[in-house]
Amino acid sequence: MDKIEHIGIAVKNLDASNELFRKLFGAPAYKMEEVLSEGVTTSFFKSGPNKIELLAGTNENSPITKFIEKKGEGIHHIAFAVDDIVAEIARLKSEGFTVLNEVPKKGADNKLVAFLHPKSSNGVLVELCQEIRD
Ligand SMILES: CC[C@@H](C(=O)O)C(=O)SCCNC(=O)CCNC(=O)[C@H](O)C(C)(C)COP(=O)(O)OP(=O)(O)OC[C@H]1O[C@@H](n2cnc3c(N)ncnc32)[C@H](O)[C@@H]1OP(=O)(O)O
Ligand SMILES: [Co+2]
Repeated sequence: MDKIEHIGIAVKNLDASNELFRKLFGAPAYKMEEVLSEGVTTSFFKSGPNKIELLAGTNENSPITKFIEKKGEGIHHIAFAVDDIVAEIARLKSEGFTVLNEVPKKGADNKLVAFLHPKSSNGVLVELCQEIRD
């Protein structure tokens, strides 16, 4: 696993949080994207070399809606950049982690993504991200 690719933060109201984080970072979101398969709308901010992903749920079954119901707003996941997501999924499975989707799926910002169940990683939802190459 390489560097942290982004930190995902669950929010109730994306417009209100976009404004809050604009004030925090002194610059607006550089991108917004809906990911239908995850039931989320997202926005992305830069903080120096780091990337913050805000996520709001778009339906009641969305992982974000369910997370906020249980735990409230806040840090939802940490995403790590990987070179070869298929190899990394196999490696982490063999190390005993529970991989939530063994077939990588399309995430936001031109990435293939996979998740590890937080119960297998000390309560932290881990996302693996591989840049989609043309
Ligand atoms: C925008 C696309 C992409 C990107 O490109 O960056 C994204 O980031 S998408 C982000 C949203 N998508 C996901 O989170 C997909 C992976 N998540 C899941 O599959 C599920 O959320 C889950 C982790 C399997 C939990 O689902 P489920 O079991 O249906 O929900 P429960 O509410 O019953 O939770 C069970 C258990 O797990 C705890 N939990 C849930 N989410 C988290 C979390 N983010 N961090 C830590 N713990 C989490 C939850 O509190 C429950 O615990 P207990 O109450 O102790 O049982
Ligand atoms: Co993410």
